[in-house]
Amino acid sequence: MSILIKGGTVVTADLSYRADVYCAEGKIQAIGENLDVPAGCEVVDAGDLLVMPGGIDPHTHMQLPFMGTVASEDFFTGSSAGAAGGTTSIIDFVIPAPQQPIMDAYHQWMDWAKKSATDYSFHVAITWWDESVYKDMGTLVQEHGINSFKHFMAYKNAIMCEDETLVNSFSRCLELGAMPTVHAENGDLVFHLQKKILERGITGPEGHPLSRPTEVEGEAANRAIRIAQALNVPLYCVHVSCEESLQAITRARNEGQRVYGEVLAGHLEIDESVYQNEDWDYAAGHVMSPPFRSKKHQDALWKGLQSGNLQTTATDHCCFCADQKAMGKKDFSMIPNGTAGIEDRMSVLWDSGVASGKLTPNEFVGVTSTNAAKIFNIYPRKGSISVGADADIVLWDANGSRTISAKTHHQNIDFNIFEGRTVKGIAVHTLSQGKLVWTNGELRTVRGTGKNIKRPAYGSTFDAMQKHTAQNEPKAVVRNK
Ligand SMILES: NC(=O)NCCC(=O)O
Ligand SMILES: [Zn+2]
Ligand SMILES: [Zn+2]
Repeated sequence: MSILIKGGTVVTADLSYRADVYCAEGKIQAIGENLDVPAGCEVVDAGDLLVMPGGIDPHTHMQLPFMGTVASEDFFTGSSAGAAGGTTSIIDFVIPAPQQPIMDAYHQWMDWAKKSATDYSFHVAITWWDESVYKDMGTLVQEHGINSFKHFMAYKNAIMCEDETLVNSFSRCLELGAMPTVHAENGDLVFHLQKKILERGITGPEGHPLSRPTEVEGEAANRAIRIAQALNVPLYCVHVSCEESLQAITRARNEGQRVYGEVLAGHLEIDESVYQNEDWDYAAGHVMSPPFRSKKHQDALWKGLQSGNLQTTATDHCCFCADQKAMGKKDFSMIPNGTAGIEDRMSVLWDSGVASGKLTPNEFVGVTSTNAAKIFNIYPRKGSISVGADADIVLWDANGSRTISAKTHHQNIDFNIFEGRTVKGIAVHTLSQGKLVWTNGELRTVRGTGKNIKRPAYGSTFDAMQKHTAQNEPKAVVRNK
């Protein structure tokens, strides 16, 4: 099975140029003009289209058991919806219940992910601590290709990490050459504010953002960053939603610390007014953590992406339908937290980012695939158009448009936070492992064809940090008496 992508403009994070791309055996085999291809090779006309690396969504939660229910999107439906929007890889999360052996949780998630139609990988959450967790982190890195661990600083009495666990786990990450990541919100503060707001008689979804103001996020982001600094380990902050945490990241980066930030398409594009809507289902449909913020924060996030202080974009795709959201009808703190977006991230970011001139097409590739591939050490296998790379490619029509709606989307959820928005920039064809999985509006994904992507430890960040540490090793003072 081979495919020639003919006549397009290749767009990578560095360059744009006219070339044909020949794919066979799941890989890019040749790039250039007048390529020699075997007879019978399928030809896809890419005239007027951009040929870009398929999107990598580094933050999804397919079929996550969470807050008393299970996310409605599974690995097959979710990866298929991603393909329809030009995303060809996800990094999802293994989230062990407190005291659950980490390896049991890992095998459970791996089994669920077998049905994925496109490639996938996992961050593993550290939700509790003992010697077995220390050991299992080693097994995951050395035997299973896991190179990142997630720490929830929120969700008290469930999966929240205390500072002691952060310190233990970040130190272990350093030993293993793995990237620690954080969901930065002060869970004790959220818990306290939820109680206060409920006591005031505010029980609807408008209580959700009131219980999670930006200080809650800024404090936690700064704390995690300073812990990482003291331990000399890099840090990746997921779903940065406000100026305070962006400032903490920016400050640290200006001081030479290796801190990375991810922003969600939803946080860039949706504002907090959604929680004031009189329709309960509509307001609850937007309940996710951290919540959507004001325009001031949205503007700051766009600038963070433009300046490079935020490097990646994601969705935190975590689907709950109206009947699931209704679990919190009497108490906003019981509304399952999560919103969808895997199908729309690329189009929304093109429309708001590239079509408006905030990002160049090359920067768009950086923030939708290449930077995530580099940070999580799967570059250039993923996130690049280069010979030898996986043939995960999107053929993009910069001028095509579509109107987003839950009635027509492929995501397994009855709600869309971008409902009614017409976006410019659409995926016309998506290739996963060199096969067309989305073509001219037809979804051709096949259950179970996605592969688990093993991610080696010790990305280049660690190399640089180790050299720096070795040169600045503290020494005991030699005294004569
Ligand atoms: N974000 C969210 O509201 N739900 C999924 C879990 C998480 O990432 O915090
Ligand atoms: Zn989170
Ligand atoms: Zn998440």
